Amino acid sequence: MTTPLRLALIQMNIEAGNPDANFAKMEAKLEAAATFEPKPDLIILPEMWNTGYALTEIVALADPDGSRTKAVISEFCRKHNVNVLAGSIAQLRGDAVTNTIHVFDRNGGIIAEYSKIHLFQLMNEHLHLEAGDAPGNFELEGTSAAAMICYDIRFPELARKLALGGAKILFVPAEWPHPRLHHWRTLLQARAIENQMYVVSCNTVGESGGANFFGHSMVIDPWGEVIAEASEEETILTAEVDLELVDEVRGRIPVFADRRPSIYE
Ligand SMILES: O=C(O)CCC(=O)C(=O)O
Repeated sequence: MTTPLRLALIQMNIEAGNPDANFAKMEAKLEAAATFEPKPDLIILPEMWNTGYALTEIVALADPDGSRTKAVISEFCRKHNVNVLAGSIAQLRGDAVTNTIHVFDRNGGIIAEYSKIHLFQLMNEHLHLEAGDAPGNFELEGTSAAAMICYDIRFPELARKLALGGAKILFVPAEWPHPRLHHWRTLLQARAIENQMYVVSCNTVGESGGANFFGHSMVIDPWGEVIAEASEEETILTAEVDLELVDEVRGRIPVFADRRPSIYE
């Protein structure tokens, strides 16, 4: 991967239950991000951007095997020579729906797939979605990266597993609503600080399906400093990250060398 890595996070409103409208908006935003100078290396989308939280109709609305998403985003990646972490989509597999991220490389190939492991009972996800069962480590142009989705950030043991699996940058597509901005910020910063890695979170914004989402997508460095943060409007947030900082921070406070897993694992 090139250093620095240029990121573009698409913080968009999602129309719950209207995949056609969401595809049209997502495609327009991707095209807009591709015109930025300097051009992004990786574009990131929020959680469940195709359907929003229309969970009672989710089987009818979900993308069968992700085929529509794969066709549209593969072509976009090839056309613009850019990587895309396609947030997550509601994906139909057989009779079940998963909340799944696909990562596309510059040739439009799918290099990783991750399905949300922890389903959020407060929004009834457990009644309508099937949980994933594999951690989301992947390699992107030579850099070890990982993904989790929204509620997953409340589980530090998953973030630590991803870091132990080599991740230097963690991507977090989300639909995280008001009023828990304090939790969002604190948990994201904590995952960055304790694992000494970049955390890149892309939230949705505005009213959707009866809930209000505050945006505040952010890029946090391995010291826990917020280096870019969006407002509460639709926007495309850009940031450049220097992945060498991860090794520098890990060298300065050797948390990984100082672990005592025989005591607490
Ligand atoms: O954990 C939270 O407070 C929000 C989680 C959430 O909205 C989700 O996972 O979709």
